[in-house]
Amino acid sequence: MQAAGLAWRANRTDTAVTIGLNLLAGVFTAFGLLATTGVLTALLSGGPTPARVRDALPSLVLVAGAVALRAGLQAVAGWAQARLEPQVERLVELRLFEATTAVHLTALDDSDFLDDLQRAQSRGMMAAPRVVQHAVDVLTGTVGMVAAALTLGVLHPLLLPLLLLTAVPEGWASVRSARLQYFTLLTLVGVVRRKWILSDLMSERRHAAEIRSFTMRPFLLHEYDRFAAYQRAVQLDLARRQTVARVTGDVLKGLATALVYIALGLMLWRGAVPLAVAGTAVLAIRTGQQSLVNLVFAVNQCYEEGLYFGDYLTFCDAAEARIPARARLLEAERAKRRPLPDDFARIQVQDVTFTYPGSESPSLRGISLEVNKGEVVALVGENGSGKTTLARVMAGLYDPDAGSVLWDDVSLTDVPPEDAWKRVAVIAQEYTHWPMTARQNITMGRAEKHPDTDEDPAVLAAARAAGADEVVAGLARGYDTLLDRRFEGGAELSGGQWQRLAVARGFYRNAPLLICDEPTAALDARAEHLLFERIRTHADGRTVLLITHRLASVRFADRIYVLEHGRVTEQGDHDTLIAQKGLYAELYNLQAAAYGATPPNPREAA
Ligand SMILES: Nc1ncnc2c1ncn2[C@@H]1O[C@H](COP(=O)(O)OP(=O)(O)OP(=O)(O)O)[C@@H](O)[C@H]1O
Repeated sequence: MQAAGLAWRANRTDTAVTIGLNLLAGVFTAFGLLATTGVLTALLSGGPTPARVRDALPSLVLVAGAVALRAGLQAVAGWAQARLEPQVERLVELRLFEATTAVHLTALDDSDFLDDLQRAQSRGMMAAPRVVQHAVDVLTGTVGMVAAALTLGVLHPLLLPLLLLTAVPEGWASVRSARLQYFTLLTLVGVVRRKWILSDLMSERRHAAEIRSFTMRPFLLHEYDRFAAYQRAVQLDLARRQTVARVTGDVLKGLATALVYIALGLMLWRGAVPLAVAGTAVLAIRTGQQSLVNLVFAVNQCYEEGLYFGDYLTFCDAAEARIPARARLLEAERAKRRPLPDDFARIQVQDVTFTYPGSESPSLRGISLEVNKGEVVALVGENGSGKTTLARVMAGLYDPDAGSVLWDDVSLTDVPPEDAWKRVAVIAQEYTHWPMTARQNITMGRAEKHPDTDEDPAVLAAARAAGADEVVAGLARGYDTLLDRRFEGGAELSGGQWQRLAVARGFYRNAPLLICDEPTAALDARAEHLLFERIRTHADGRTVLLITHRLASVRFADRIYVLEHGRVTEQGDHDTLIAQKGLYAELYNLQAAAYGATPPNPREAA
């Protein structure tokens, strides 16, 4: 049913043609078989051979016509079916990626979700066009079977159950084999995912240097082989059990077929059926059995692919349920809610708590802070203290478990997430090296709003502000250079050059809140100085949330929040915090000491 619905949504005409013509072809199969009785009756009657052949001719013409028509109908149906498959494929791929790109970010931190995603993507998605194809094959097989069965029923009522008897063993064997295969794959999902990750590590260019310099080859190969050996053992066991099922099915089918022919022989011997009818019955049985073989195969395939397709459907349902409901608000519902202000006077984080899925302890514990329009606010703290997590909550990427983030008086969890994302630019600590042109790496899918030319002033301004203009000047095709060596003509950038592009990306997005999460880790001293100067001057009037370990650069911030184990432990401007002689003062003085100025460590002094 799901397959039919999918095919219908993919293309109604092709679906209707496929189903309609297959049914019609079945009618002609039955018609052809019945006409065969006429041919045989004429040929087996008394009289001279030429006369018998002449008598058989009208029925023969009917048989030939039925066969030709059936072949024509099936050819057109096959064409419609072949057209359906790519259309179905497109639908299922779109549905999956629409869900994976919209699910809550926390879903992608959930290992069960990732396992299900892998099953749906690697096997389930592929199964969809196959399910449609096999569903049509089931229909074709059923129609052929019904045609043969009806013919047999018309010829003699006893012949019909005999035909069906031959179906049982093969059907059983096929279904058992498919179930064994499916459940084995199910147990192997985790192993296969680990193998994928390892194969990616061993074959991707970006890991190649590290594998060599850390001499990781034997370790990775050993790990890979460990998983591969387990997978092989499980699959060999599967092959053995499938063979047993298949052989048992074949033996039983052979016995059933022999039984059918013995029964037919007996009926002929006892005169229960005339010779011509027995001849047609043999033909109908063979046609029926052929249809049956096709049908059983198709049902089996349909069942097997259906199990994988079921995984795909279950995953899509689960993924869609993890898209925040507010992301799907209708226009009318949206209009009833208070919108997020385009700009804000104040962002307030109120008592926010957040725990990553599967984590034992919260990463944020009752955090409160505020950011006023036009301020530069800094988050500092040691590794793992929760700075990035807090920035993500403030950017609307994660929803707090408790507490809220308010833009003026509107909570981020009351508006569609895209409304928040559009108003925030993030220069992230970890960013993607997009395999696109330099311009696209700066504009990120927004290019259509700007003329896609070198003269786009916004691109040039953002690049200049980030020092990315110097990077682009060194590229063979300027902004049109593809930044991926895997493609012909692609260029490779250094870590710092990539970071300059990432910074330009943040500046290009004209958002009122700019979040800079360790924006200078890979930058050289001059580029770093330039960037902090820009941030200090509020990056063209934006409000800036700055996360950095370079404490010399946060001195100018309007307010500094110090995080420890997911809590704000100190807050104030630089001078206040230095005077407090807490963690900030300790970290600041440590860095200052490293640069030659050596004020005493306030904690030690204390
Ligand atoms: N995706 C995740 N899933 C589970 N736990 C996570 C995830 N990301 C971060 N954490 C945990 O949350 C805590 C805070 O991490 P976060 O990245 O916010 O720290 P940070 O202050 O930005 O650190 P750094 O200075 O190293 O960038 C850490 O204990 C970390 O292990």
